[in-house]
Amino acid sequence: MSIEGRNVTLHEMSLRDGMHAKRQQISIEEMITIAKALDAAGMPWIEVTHGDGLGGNSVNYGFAPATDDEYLAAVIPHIKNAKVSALLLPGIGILDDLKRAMDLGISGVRIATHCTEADVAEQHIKFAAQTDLDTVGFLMMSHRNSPEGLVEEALKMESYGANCIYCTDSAGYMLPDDVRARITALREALSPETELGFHGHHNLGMGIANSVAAVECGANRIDGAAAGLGAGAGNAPMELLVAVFNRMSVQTGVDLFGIMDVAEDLVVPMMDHFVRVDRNSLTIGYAGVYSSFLLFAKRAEERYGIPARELLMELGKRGMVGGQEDMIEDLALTWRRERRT
Ligand SMILES: C[C@H](O)CC(=O)C(=O)O
Ligand SMILES: [Mn+2]
Repeated sequence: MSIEGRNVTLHEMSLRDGMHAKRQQISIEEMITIAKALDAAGMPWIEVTHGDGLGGNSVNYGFAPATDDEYLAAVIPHIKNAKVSALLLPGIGILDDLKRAMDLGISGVRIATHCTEADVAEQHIKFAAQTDLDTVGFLMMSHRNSPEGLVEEALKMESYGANCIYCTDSAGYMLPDDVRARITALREALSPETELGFHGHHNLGMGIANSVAAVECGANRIDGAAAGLGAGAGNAPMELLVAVFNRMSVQTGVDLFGIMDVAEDLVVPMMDHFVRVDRNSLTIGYAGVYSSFLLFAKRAEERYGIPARELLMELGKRGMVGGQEDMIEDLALTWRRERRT
């Protein structure tokens, strides 16, 4: 299907999902430099927070060198045209975190829940929707729900007031047909005014193809990250998205060479490891595991000698979800004990 002439709003993830790939260690200076360069390249939306959203700074998710308030306060005054969003997972972040982020100048919030648990977002979406914030319902691990099931959850978020619903492929597990089925079902069921978005991870190398499939079926917001800096094998690389959409005559308003340079000159040099499809991130996609489990599994391998790949396969079998990061260490310890005896 031709999507020539469509407008797509791109949303930059390197300063939020990229926090996972950096074990939450992006400095305030790096945030400012990259955000300014993304803004100059014409990026319409930039997300800035801890990888697990507002309030993520914790033993379970890892401490960043600055608080979300400090990141937002440092970055927002430097931004000329882009809008800055924050992610919020109810239970990790609370309404007070959101209120402070609003005072610091965010323009949008994405309220994220597991794909079967939209109910827990009611209070947060209702609150955000009665302000002038762009309010997004972000359904994580969307492959773990059927298209019909996802529609039910999306309808709840829409009824609370979300003006956009995201199908989020947190595990990078989906194939283009999986995306088509879900976005088509959402488009048919939701109000025509409700926008649709897709957030891809590149664990099976499908980040770009899945994003294109989403646009073909009615999504108009797409997430990506410069040089793919994001959890697992990363998000759909933003510079590739812009190049592909340019080739398809889809309007994004982002300067291709500008975003290529952000990726190459600023983001790649900052990487602690090459964010790419390797045996561990590929296993995440194959097993349908939350992408941010990658570095937790690698750390458990280093500490307990249990291959990350085996841990990740087992986490997939057990249907683990975000928030169960501590179970990775638990599983590695159990297996080490069992294997020794
Ligand atoms: C908290 C997660 O990192 C949100 C996200 O980007 C995803 O589920 O994917
Ligand atoms: Mn993600």
